[in-house]
Amino acid sequence: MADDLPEGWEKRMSRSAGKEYYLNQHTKEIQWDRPTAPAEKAAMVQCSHLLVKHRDSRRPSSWREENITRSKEEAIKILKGYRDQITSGQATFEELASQFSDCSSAKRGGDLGPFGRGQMQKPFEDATYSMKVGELSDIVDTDSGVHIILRTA
Ligand SMILES: O=C(N[C@H](Cc1nc2ccccc2[nH]1)C(=O)O)c1cc2ccccc2s1
Repeated sequence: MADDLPEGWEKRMSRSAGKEYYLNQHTKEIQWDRPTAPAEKAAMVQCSHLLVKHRDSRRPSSWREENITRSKEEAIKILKGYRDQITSGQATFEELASQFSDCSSAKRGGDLGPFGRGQMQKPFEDATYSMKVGELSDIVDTDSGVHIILRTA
């Protein structure tokens, strides 16, 4: 049918503007102009992270600690301390992630390698895609625990 959109696009209606717009289903980006080509796929990103788990984490156990009982509030306080050490230059992200991250990626200085959309938990993915390369995130909350993220590519 002539109304067909190229692959990967979805037509939406903007109530505030009262007109149609188009959503790229891969990158979640939107545009007013009707697309004439298939939607570009999400770019890959790369980051390192430092995860501090707590007793309400999906899996309250890690290579560091078999049974993690700290509260989420305590985990946030600990993570803020690490973030302050990094921003003040007292320690590097890699040093602290290697020693203290409750993720098995600690062995790689927190590096998770390249990933695309749909691979990591949504709050983590959205935070990483919203950052510039070299940027250090604030505290990001997922079912695994609380994280700080360093975008590396
Ligand atoms: O999910 C992982 N590890 C979990 C903790 C965790 N939960 C996460 C949620 C989002 C991003 C990274 C995360 N790491 C665990 O060890 O309990 C991953 C470990 C590694 C190691 C190397 C590369 C990717 C990954 S993803």
